Amino acid sequence: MSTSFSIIAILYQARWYIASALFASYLAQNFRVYRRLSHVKGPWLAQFSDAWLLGVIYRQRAHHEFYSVKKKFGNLARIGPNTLITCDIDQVTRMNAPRSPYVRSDWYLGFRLAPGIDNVFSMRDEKAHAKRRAQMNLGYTGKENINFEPQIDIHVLNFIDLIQRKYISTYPEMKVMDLAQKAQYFTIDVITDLATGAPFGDLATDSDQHDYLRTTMEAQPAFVMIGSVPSVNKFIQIPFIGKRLFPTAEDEIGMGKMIGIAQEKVAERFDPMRRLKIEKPDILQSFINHNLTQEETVSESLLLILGGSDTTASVIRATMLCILTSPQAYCTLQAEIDAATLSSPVVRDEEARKLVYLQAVILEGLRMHPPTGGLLSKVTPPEGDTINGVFVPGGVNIATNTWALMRSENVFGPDVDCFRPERWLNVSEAKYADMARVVDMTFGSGRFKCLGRTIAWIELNKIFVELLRNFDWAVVDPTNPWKSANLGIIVHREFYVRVTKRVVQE
Ligand code: HEM
Repeated sequence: MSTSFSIIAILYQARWYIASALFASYLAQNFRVYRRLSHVKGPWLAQFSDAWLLGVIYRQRAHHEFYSVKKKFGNLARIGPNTLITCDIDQVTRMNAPRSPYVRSDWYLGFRLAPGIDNVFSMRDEKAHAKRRAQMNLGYTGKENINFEPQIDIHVLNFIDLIQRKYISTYPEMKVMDLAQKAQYFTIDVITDLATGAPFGDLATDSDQHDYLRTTMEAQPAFVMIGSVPSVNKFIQIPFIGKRLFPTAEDEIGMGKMIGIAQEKVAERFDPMRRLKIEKPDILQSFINHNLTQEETVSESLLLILGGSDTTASVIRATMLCILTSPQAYCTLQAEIDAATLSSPVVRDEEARKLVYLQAVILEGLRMHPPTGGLLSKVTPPEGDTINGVFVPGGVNIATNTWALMRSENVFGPDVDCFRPERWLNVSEAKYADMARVVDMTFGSGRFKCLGRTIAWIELNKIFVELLRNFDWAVVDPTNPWKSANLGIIVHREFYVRVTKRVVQE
């Protein structure tokens, strides 16, 4: 018998010992991981395995389940062998603060839009991230003489026009409109316009151009699951493998089509002949002027589209649902809009900022329904940290429980689960500022704060005014108003409404 055969025979005879040894080492390893954080309580299965977290993500209701975890286990709880979740305002502020020793976790890797290529949201190296943010901050905030308003106004008007053309119900004729879909048509048109200067035109055509929304929605659940398992995530980032899984510019529809458009629009800017013709400052040009390479500019313009459409659409839908199901808020807001002297056909951002009740409605909408439902986890520094009086060793993922954070009773009062814009009225300046600071954390905070916040606020300031000054609204089935799913961002579909033309009483 040859040597190799005899080794195989020995291994075969010892197979049960080997299997037992491997299993014992697996248990010992898990026990070690379990022990490290055994002093932090959480759901039983989460102490030993990521299966609990994967189950939560799979059910697409993570924000509700994390809120239940907070109610049961307190502000700091364990949701995975190496993952804790917090809704402590000071802890979240501290993790995200400039010069904090916390870094972004592997979770952010899932936001690479092409294998191996980072964007500002997926970057985990803090030096590189800070540099990229600095290169893009002026473009995003409009501080380089970029005026977002006229571009956004065009799409607000397209939205109004679409409703007037196709969706005004007059009894007995009912023309049901899916507000979930139209809100996203609006935000995608705004953001593709800002990102590439070539709006998709979803509102004008009343259709999902390039099947972008359908295909990204279909792909998102798988990406969210993969993003939550760092080892799988790292595997698909290997270019050879990722190339077969990620969309590419050659695709005719969906994200791939978007990549193609972004590449083309960015290439035009890098073409020395065409470069001279860019007269109007815009975000893309600002990125380029701050030395982003062609590949980086494509990557960032895609992130702009991905980060800027679902989020704002989610807030528009949720706030509209809150308004339509709260008669007092609906009437008070419409009365405030009617009584104010506002520009026409689209309210100006600075005018909307002065509408006290509108601001209360938007802040309350963001509070009730923060759109980001993902972990946003940061990693404790190597020396560990003490959180809420509990020592947490280094290298542990600390996720943010945004839904619970927005329901902090010590900040907002005992009725946190209720949409009540009045909580923002007749309070001291200090109280208002305190509540507003926490709601602003829906946009993240510190060195990771959302770069698109200015743009989102302009959209929000305009859209509710124009939807309520031009139309009256009713939810078609208030007992089952929409279907919602947490896909990292909380998305909705089938939000059917009945829209009628407004008859304003003088
Ligand atoms: C209401 C709407 C929005 C909300 C609630 C929101 C929320 C957030 C949150 C929570 C983060 C991550 C913070 C973290 O990593 O800890 C973020 C990052 C980001 N958002 Fe938004 N966002 C919104 C709209 C937008 C829009 C409209 C754009 C683009 C125009 C945008 C672009 C970005 C970018 C580029 C980042 C990455 C910033 C960085 O990593 O430094 N967002 N956003």
